[in-house]
Amino acid sequence: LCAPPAEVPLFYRGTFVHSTPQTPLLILEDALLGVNTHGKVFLCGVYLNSSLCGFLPCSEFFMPGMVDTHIHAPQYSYAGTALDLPLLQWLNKYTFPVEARFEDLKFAQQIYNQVVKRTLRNGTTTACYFATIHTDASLLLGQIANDLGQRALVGKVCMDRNDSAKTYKETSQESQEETLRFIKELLEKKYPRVSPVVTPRFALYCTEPLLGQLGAIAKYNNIHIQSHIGETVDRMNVVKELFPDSKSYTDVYNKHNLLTDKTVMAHGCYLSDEELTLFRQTGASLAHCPNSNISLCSGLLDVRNVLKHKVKIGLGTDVAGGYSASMLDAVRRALETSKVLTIQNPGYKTLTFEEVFRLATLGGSQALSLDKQTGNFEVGKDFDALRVNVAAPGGPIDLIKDEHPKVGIWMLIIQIVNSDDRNIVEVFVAGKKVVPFTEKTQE
Ligand SMILES: O=c1[nH]c(=O)c2nc[nH]c2[nH]1
Ligand SMILES: [Zn+2]
Repeated sequence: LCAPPAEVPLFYRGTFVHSTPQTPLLILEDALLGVNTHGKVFLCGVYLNSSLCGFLPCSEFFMPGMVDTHIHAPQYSYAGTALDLPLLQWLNKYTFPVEARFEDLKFAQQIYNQVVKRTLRNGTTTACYFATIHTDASLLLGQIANDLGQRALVGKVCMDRNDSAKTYKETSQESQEETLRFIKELLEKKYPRVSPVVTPRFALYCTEPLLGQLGAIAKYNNIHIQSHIGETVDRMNVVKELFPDSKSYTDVYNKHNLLTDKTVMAHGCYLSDEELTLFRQTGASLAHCPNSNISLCSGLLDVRNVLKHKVKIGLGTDVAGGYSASMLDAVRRALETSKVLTIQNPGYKTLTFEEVFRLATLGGSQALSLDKQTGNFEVGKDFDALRVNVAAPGGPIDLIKDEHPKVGIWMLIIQIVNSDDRNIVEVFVAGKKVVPFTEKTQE
């Protein structure tokens, strides 16, 4: 349904901003970027001589598409509800009753179409989705992401232990068999950029035998794993009670082969240094979801400490724990969380805008082990990109002209923190323009 790949290589000229492992924000002014017929970057950063070629600095630039490392697609239907309850009560009151409705494929179709479109419009070129326990609806989410052109990891949720919801749980056998069916059927579709992810909801909602089976399935099929960890103090304590033989929450997952270099765990606010070391050793990563952590009053993740431990980390919206499906919101909340930590401890080294920009792009791709494909404009990667117009008509920003060219470009890029979907004028995934939607995808 998306536009076909270009039949000839395409060249884009303008300002490009992206991150590398060495530099959180590289600005390439008046550069040229070439995209081959397979949608891959084959040239980037060849400077033109501006004075000869008449390059006119303008209000636009290209940045890499953003990577949402943790989002619950069905929960988009009740975003905003997580503001007045703590996590467990919120799950019981809203999450389980609504997720149960996704057995109905018509309802699933409507919500999944909306969430994929909304996130694409907001610049999420890659999303790591939790779906629900329903296999067919989860397959539908994969199909919709593929049809609309989003790169996605999709997980059928597994939970064989949930006493608080009689109608929203599965037996261990169902969970295991349906996970296998989900993986098989999704892989058979051969979608180029949509893959399955093994998804135990989190340790408290899964029995140990199921955790073990899911670890084995992920290992055998060499696929991704996602779950939640260390989200609230309460849950840290319950996990200790339920798994007395495990040294830590992280150890519970590790024991069941659920910590690999293809694992992404949401939150991690309350992990010890020892647990972070285990993350580094296994190659597992964290999804920092600041909107959710603040909305549910769960905690404040010390990202600086995570980075110090060399654990891979990206940003997540965690809709609907987080009320916004926009990764630009996640950027703002990550900055704010870091500033709150500095207010509490003036010696704390606040995250810079540049570092958070990297978390939203390259960091996310590393956290999902997709950094060979996406995350920046390195030659050989797919062209996953946003064309940003800071002064988009009708948008939220009035651009102040500055005579000093260096300050000028800096002022432009930093406006990312003030931007919204009106400023994201085009979105590309693997070289294909996926936003604005075409007549077909508009339906
Ligand atoms: O933020 C969260 N959202 C969820 O849906 C969930 N399920 C388990 N733990 C969770 N945390
Ligand atoms: Zn979550």
